[in-house]
Amino acid sequence: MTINSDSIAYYPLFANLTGKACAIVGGGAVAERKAASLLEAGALVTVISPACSAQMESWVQQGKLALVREGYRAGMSAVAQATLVFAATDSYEINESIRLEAESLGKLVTVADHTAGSGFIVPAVVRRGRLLIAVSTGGASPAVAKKIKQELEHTFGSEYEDYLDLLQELRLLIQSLVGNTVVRQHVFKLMLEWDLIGFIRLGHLKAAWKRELFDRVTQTPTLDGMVRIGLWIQGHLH
Ligand SMILES: C[C@@]1(CC(=O)O)C2=NC(=C\c3[nH]c(c(CCC(=O)O)c3CC(=O)O)Cc3[nH]c(c(CC(=O)O)c3CCC(=O)O)/C=C3\N/C(=C\2)[C@@H](CCC(=O)O)[C@]3(C)CC(=O)O)/[C@H]1CCC(=O)O
Ligand SMILES: NC(=O)c1ccc[n+]([C@@H]2O[C@H](COP(=O)([O-])OP(=O)(O)OC[C@H]3O[C@@H](n4cnc5c(N)ncnc54)[C@H](O)[C@@H]3O)[C@@H](O)[C@H]2O)c1
Repeated sequence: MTINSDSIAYYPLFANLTGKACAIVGGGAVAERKAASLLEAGALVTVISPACSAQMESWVQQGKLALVREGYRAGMSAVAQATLVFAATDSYEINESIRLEAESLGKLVTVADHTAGSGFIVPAVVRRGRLLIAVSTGGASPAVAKKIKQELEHTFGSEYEDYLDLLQELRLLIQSLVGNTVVRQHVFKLMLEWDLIGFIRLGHLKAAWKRELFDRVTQTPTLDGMVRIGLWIQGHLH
């Protein structure tokens, strides 16, 4: 059956691949890009390919990547054990055989040269600590996905890493202080009005200041308190 890629309503999700086996068939530029992002996500990556890029060879030397230096054939254990399978050879026919085998084993498989037949596709991403922004064009133009990613990299700079760490701590503190869910949601909303980003950008986020912020929140975890803390932060910016 020919799948029309226009009709695919992709479901976005963030997969936890820590310690999970993933198999990439092929050792070229596409395989290398997929291996890099999988390693960053903590996956256990096995590449199946008679030859692979210099970068992948060096990951193999460093023990970061397992390599099966063979051409793909049905029944390979790396495929059978994989959570995700990447068919990234330069042969449409071989990629299709990989897809069919992986699907018959119930795996999610992506095919480098067959977007509509893929069980998932990989987005362009911006990582800033806990902030993860993923961009997809549904395969219409990966170059545009990359361009949008680069624009987002400017908007969401490295300060978002500290910002989200701080917000997570504040959120946990407020969850422990404010029992009423409705009030808590309002408090979170008001917290977002604080110009913590500006504060972090100026390099003001020091341990002593952070302690004072947490003390102030602990003393007045109320709607009025949040507004006052916002003004106090503003005062530090000028
Ligand atoms: C985002 C990124 C993630 C990653 O790979 O890690 C990614 N491709 C990237 C770059 C890129 N890929 C290509 C170019 C050359 C310019 C161009 O063709 O536009 C560039 C740009 C460059 O290299 O500068 C060529 C290309 N890509 C696909 C095909 C096959 C086809 O179209 O059939 C062809 C050959 C077309 C041909 O030869 O005709 C297919 C896919 N590529 C996807 C992802 C998925 C959809 C993403 C989306 O939803 O938009 C999808 C469907 C499947 C998948 O691979 O998951 C990564 C950017 C990483 C970064 O952020 O830097
Ligand atoms: N999805 C994407 O982002 C994207 C981007 C560019 C190109 N592509 C498509 O993906 C394909 C791969 O692109 P590339 O630039 O990595 O190609 P490449 O030529 O650099 O690499 C192909 C790799 O496949 C390996 N290979 C060939 N036959 C094999 C077999 N039987 N078993 C295992 N490995 C085998 C080769 O050893 C080589 O390492 C291209 O044909 C292109 O159509 C996809």
